[in-house]
Amino acid sequence: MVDYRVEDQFAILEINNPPVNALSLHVREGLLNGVLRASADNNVKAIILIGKGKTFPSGADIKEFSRPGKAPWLPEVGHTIESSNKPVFSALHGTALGGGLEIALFSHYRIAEKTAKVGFPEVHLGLLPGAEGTIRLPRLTGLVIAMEMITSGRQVSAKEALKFGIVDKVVEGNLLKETKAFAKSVLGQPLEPRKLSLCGVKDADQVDKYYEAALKELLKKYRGVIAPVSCLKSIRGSAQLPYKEAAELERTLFSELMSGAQSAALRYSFFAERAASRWNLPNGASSANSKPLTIKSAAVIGAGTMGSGIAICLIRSGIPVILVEQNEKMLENALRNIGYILQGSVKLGRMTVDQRSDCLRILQGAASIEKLKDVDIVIEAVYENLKLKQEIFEKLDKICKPTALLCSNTSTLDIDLIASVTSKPDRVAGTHFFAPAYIMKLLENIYGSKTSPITVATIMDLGKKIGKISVLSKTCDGFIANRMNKIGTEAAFLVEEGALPHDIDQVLEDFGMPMGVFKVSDLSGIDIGWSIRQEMAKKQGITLTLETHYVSGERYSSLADRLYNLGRLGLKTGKGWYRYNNASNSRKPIIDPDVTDMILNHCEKLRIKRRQISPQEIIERCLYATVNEGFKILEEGVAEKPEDIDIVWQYGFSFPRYRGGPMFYASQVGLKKVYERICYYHESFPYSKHWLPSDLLKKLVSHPNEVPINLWMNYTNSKL
Ligand SMILES: CCCCCCCC/C=C\C=C\CC(=O)SCCNC(=O)CCNC(=O)[C@H](O)C(C)(C)COP(=O)(O)OP(=O)(O)OC[C@H]1O[C@@H](n2cnc3c(N)ncnc32)[C@H](O)[C@@H]1OP(=O)(O)O
Repeated sequence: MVDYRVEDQFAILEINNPPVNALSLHVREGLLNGVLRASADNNVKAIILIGKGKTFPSGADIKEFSRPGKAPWLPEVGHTIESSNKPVFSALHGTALGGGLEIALFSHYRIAEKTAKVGFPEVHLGLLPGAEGTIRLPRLTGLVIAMEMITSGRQVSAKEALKFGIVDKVVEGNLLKETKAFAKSVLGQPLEPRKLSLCGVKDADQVDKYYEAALKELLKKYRGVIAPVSCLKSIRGSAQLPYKEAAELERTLFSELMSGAQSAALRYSFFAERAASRWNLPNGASSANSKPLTIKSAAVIGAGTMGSGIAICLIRSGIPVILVEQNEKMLENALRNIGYILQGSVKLGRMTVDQRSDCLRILQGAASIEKLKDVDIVIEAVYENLKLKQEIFEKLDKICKPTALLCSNTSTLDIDLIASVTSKPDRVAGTHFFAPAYIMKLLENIYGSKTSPITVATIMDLGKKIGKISVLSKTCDGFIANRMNKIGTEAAFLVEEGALPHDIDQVLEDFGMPMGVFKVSDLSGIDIGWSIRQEMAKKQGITLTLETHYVSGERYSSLADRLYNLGRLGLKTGKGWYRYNNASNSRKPIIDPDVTDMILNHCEKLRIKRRQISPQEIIERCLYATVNEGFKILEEGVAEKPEDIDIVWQYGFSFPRYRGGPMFYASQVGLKKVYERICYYHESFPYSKHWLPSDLLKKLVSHPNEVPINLWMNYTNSKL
């Protein structure tokens, strides 16, 4: 794992632990033994630490964090490096991150290849740099930069690292050769000034001021998240305490974080995100054995908000797009609007003026689908109506080349029904983007019973190419995301039973959701849900009234319909579940006593006896109903693994990453407890079929060994 050789009186310790040269036990042993061996070798003048393959170590081995670790620990390896009698040079390329950067900071000199990046991403894993990174970085950069880098986890370029004093030289060309050349230029110089444990923090006298300012920012930006504050405390320690005591404080804070629930969830999320990109179909095809097609051109049908957003995602990645809209005026507006959105990106520094021009150059509008005969993929994004979509796909089937993929941005409709009107159902799939499509990271890809592995491989690959996190779902009503989301339904019932919208929003926000469900509803528009409910009623041949309490034997809440009838459509009308001060253009929701009156009236009319509802019940009702549906989704093979579900929730519904996702959250609460509460709610609310307990969950609780491993967490020891 660490190859040792001597060349030109340099001991070269080449770290070889693909793919990212993580500092696993054998690497730590190899480094420790290598440095001791080189230090004792009279033929060696200096030691060079370098990574084989694409990178210097990108951190500690995160997989080791879930099992009892073994010495030598990284700080021990580090101190052996620093106390060597020979100068140690770290030669950085790729991504020198976390423990990797710490190893470099124990070295006496650091040389970086021009494209290298360095950083401390531990905060994203709910940790802090635990091998004295929080004590050493401020000694090089000063407190402000160290606080910013460590609490944000930001990776900085070699050039920036040089400016900050993190590296001593940036080189081009052969890194080892350049490192040797640099080493020769400093050989013989005293090592003591190069040992960071012997240096002070330059701006230590300012620490209280910097700490308070940074803390204020962090508490605003990362509400409820523990690690950034611990990072800050440890950096403060680096300035206030003697080195050894600061290192002890860091160790204590690191251990607290490591044993906590947030880090467990964040480490799980790291692997879950990568696992979601791997897929297996029931027919044996998988991401490992299926090759994607190359997409060189695309068309998007429908130039509304979704269609325009999807077009932006594609052109930003250099894929030429024909945007189709029957209505010329709408098309014109959409093209202009896309220009404005990209202008906004330029203003925010996310793209250059030239990049914006390049994007617009590869975007063209068309008023008919006749022009799509040569494109590699078509993404239809018209409104949610099966008949309309089928008409479009029937036409596309005749016009497009036989190899073209035909995809729908439907958020609920059965892909098999859409594919059934084409002669090539193997080429049909769902590509469900989330609004706003050019911002939201999730792409929910859907396969039907006839979708081919090549089609699946291509849409999954396309998602990656356009910067999305792709998750695969089998077709069903609502797929993973919308089928599983029971929060809105239960929240409305809770309001009928005694809670108020702002109570529920507060509890959900305290849990970590960025916005409560009623605020989200106001933002997206009360009319959206209303049309969906009307459409559903039409399909079932029923009429919804303001007194409707059951639909086909299922409990129904007409509270939102009352808002619709009152013209309270949400933010856009200045009133919805909340009131908004439109005069001042404020988006701040204000609690409205009229809504409370409306709710009380509604309950009186329906003779619902209101009661006190606890925050605990709100969380359980909103989340456990969702989790129960998640298990049904797994049972039916709609989602292949719980990680896929959790990633959908993190990126589609902004579920707090530090809670892992609803399935991981359930595992942390304990599946037995969750199951018992689901059974209790099923007894209490027999007219809500989402409380009917999942068989898979029941089996996991009673006979966990009989459940295939992919149906439960690969990356965590879940509590049963
Ligand atoms: C007595 C007790 C004393 C205890 C003392 C303890 C002292 C502790 C000391 C030190 C602690 C240090 C903390 C750390 O260093 S935490 C790790 C910090 N580093 C990171 O977070 C980096 C994570 N990785 C990445 O950001 C990316 O992987 C990157 C390196 C940028 C490469 O990206 P890319 O090229 O896109 O590749 P992938 O992300 O797909 O990764 C490829 C596979 O490698 C796996 N991987 C990546 N990093 C790690 C890692 N650090 N550990 C283990 N595995 C890693 C990744 O999962 C991919 O594999 P797979 O697809 O199978 O999941």
